[in-house]
Amino acid sequence: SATSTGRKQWSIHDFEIGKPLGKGKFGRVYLAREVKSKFIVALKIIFKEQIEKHGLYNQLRREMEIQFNLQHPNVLRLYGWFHDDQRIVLILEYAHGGELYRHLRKSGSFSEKQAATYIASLTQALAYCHEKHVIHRDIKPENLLLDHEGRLKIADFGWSVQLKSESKRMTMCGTLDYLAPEMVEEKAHDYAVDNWTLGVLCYELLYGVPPFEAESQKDTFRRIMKVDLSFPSCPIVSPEAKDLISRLLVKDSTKRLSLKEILEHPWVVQNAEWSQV
Ligand SMILES: CC(=O)N[C@H]1CCN(c2c(Cl)cnc3[nH]c(-c4cn(C)nc4C)nc23)C1
Repeated sequence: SATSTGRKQWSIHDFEIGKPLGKGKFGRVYLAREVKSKFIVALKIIFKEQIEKHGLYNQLRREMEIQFNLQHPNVLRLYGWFHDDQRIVLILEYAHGGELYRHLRKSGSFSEKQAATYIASLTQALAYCHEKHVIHRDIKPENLLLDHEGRLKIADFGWSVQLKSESKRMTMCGTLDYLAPEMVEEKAHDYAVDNWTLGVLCYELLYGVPPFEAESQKDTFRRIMKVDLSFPSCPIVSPEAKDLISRLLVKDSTKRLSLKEILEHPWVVQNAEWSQV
């Protein structure tokens, strides 16, 4: 039944539920098929008592509003949602290729062309998000999916924020390896955190491990705060790639390359498969 806004009112009966795909932050994600159109989607099923118990209702609402309004080829679509008395269900785009993370673990590290293509896609997606005043803040391989053509999709806006005014946001989030110095210090931060995480991701795509990995959390924090960056001699990585990484992993957030400068960087221009971006 269509609501007054003309948007279709979905219900669980419109879908055949398939295999579990994995766990998102608030609930489980299942492969599903819309009965009439046979369109394949991912359904993220979230239990209301989970959300209420952790007081995450506003965060979930924000995640849904943000993702519903973001429409970009490299951002996983939120097509709609519905709820019953126990559950909230998000109807998400299904990424056939699964998590970038698994492909990275399987191959160890990516070629410079592959890594540059992912970085270019992600940079364009982030530029789009920033235009809409959205900071993702949780860019890590686990939240990046691939579609059937191998095109990158940012998923899971669980920690993203919509900057209402230009005020800065103060909340802890994300795994440690990807935290920017200003987040480690829980200082006010802004869009530039996503630029830092692009540097961390680029390093991990090329070397297979994040740049500030350490035995303990404390040591990881210390390495981040010192920007203790070193490039292993293996695998061989071009000086241009190292140059880009070094211009992103800069402590002073105002000195990091901007998203536009990343897209114009020689390494990205020479290596990204722009057809894939
Ligand atoms: C952070 C997060 O939401 N992680 C995952 C859970 C499944 N989910 C998916 C979402 Cl939200 C969308 N599409 C997906 N495709 C897959 C997937 C495909 N293969 C072959 N293997 C997997 C896994 N997973 C998803 C996102």
